[in-house]
Amino acid sequence: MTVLLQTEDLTKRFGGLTAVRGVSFTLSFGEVVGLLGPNGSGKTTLLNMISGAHRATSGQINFEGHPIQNLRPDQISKQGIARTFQLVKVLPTMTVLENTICGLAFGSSRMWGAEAEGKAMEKLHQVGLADKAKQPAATLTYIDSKRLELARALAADPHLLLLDEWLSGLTPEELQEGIKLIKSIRDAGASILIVEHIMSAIRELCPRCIVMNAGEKIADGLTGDVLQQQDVIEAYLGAPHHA
Ligand SMILES: Nc1ncnc2c1ncn2[C@@H]1O[C@H](COP(=O)(O)OP(=O)(O)OP(=O)(O)O)[C@@H](O)[C@H]1O
Repeated sequence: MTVLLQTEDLTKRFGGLTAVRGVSFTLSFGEVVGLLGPNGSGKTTLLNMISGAHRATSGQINFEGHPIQNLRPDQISKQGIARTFQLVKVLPTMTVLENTICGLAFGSSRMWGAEAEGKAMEKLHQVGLADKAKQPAATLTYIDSKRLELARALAADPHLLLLDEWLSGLTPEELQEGIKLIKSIRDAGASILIVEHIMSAIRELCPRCIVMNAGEKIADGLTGDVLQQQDVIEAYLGAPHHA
């Protein structure tokens, strides 16, 4: 399999706190990988370094064979990495369509006017929001604002999609819809790194997963195997107490 993303000994320190310590992993073209770990284990910080929001303290990030660890977020978008955020970020006074067109502006292909509108509408259809294209983003329900973030990320035609807890906060029915939507994106051949706490979703979507604990990678392998590893179970539940 051809490697799409490779991190090598990636570390991020915030003052005295090491949020990510020496993390190395690869993600191949067409792979969907889950990134798990308890709260504060460094998952979002890792995503922030890959997307350029944070500069790595040390280590390397190669994307399609080129180092990207010193690039700005807009440069990384243009290279073909798009993301969604843990706390949804849409532009509330702009319409759903305008928000999606914004994704095109930061993507790898430049597009304007009717062409951009057509492309944005295509992505809104894909996520099930086409009938709300003319509404201000502020009027959307929570799940629809999540769909919009996804449409905006997809509009950039990313080679790699980073999803930061995209499924969190949904009702059980919405969760099933959300999983179905991500499955359809996956089955169309996308490469995706999914940060998620919902184990059922990880099991359904990700054949492979990586687990972090206290900033370090503690497991990387087939999801079914990794979730049975003793150190992974302990990281989530706490080490067993002995009387
Ligand atoms: N900008 C920042 N400045 C200082 N410390 C930070 C910053 N961002 C994250 N941290 C710290 O780094 C550690 C890792 O945080 P991070 O958000 O990456 O964890 P996470 O695994 O994504 O957690 P969660 O599952 O709760 O989202 C935490 O201790 C957090 O407080």
